[in-house]
Amino acid sequence: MSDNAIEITGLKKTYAATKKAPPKDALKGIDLVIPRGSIFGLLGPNGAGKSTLINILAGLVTKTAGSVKIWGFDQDVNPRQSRAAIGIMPQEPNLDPFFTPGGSLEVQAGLYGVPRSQRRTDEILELIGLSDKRDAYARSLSGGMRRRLLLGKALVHSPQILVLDEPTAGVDIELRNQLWANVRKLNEDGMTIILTTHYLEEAQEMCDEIAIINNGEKIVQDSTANLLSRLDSKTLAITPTSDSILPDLPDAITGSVSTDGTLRFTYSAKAISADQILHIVKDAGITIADIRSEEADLEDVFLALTKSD
Ligand SMILES: Nc1ncnc2c1ncn2[C@@H]1O[C@H](COP(=O)(O)OP(=O)(O)OP(=O)(O)O)[C@@H](O)[C@H]1O
Repeated sequence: MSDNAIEITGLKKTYAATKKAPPKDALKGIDLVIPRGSIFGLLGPNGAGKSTLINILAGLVTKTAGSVKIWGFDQDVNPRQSRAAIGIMPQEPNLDPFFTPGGSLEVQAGLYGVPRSQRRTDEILELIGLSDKRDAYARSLSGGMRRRLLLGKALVHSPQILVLDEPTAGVDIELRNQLWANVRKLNEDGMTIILTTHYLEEAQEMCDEIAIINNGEKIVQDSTANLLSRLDSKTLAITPTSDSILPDLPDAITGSVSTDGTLRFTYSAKAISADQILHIVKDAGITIADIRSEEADLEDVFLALTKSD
């Protein structure tokens, strides 16, 4: 038995040409392994192919080539088992306005063939904080409640893997925090989580491991910690006691002065030490009121890896 939640090999998707557009290679042969139990981030700029990949996992888009195994089940060989192992929270609320939250969850469970005795409607309503809205019409729910109901619908068949496609786009901070608390709890209970997000700070905070795709190709996959340590550029921010200009700097250091007078020195930790920078600053007669070090974040890594040549 493999230890992976998802194993994707040589995955390709070409959308057929239309009258207006030529054929589009949205995925150009992706290999991707997602370990069980992880919170995994799938990142990439707009149009990179993330939705195509997720829709293939969900069985909504037919792949052109390659193999997809979900919880060890090949999509083409065991379609029923592979579908049962995964729950998808889509980007767009696709709720029937005439169903109540309780009704939506029951119908969804029915679609997945969950026997009545094994349905967890009340437990799921409790988890998503909609117990008191069990019998309210979906059209009367707030945007935030609808999002939570989408999460609930993805959970009715107790999947081992939960996919969240841009779950926090346009969502307020309170709902975002609630959603992440739910997701962490599900992960602690053993569920593998895959998410796409445009908020890199969020990915940095939530994900153990990250893959970045660009133009239909995987450009990197690594633990979040390793990705962050790839960029060894650091910044030393110095607040001088009085207005100061930048001293002359060697090529290995880039300097800037911000409007509040802070001097910033960006450098490669391999090439130069913070101590050397402090010497340069002191030798220029600058006295230091405050000093702090700024590390590269996921945004820097993302930009460095996806910038077009
Ligand atoms: N049904 C379709 N027919 C033709 N081309 C498509 C179709 N769906 C997506 N594409 C194209 O395939 C490429 C990948 O799109 P996809 O939606 O998978 O990207 P994405 O990474 O999810 O982007 P976003 O973050 O904007 O949602 C894009 O160039 C897109 O225009």
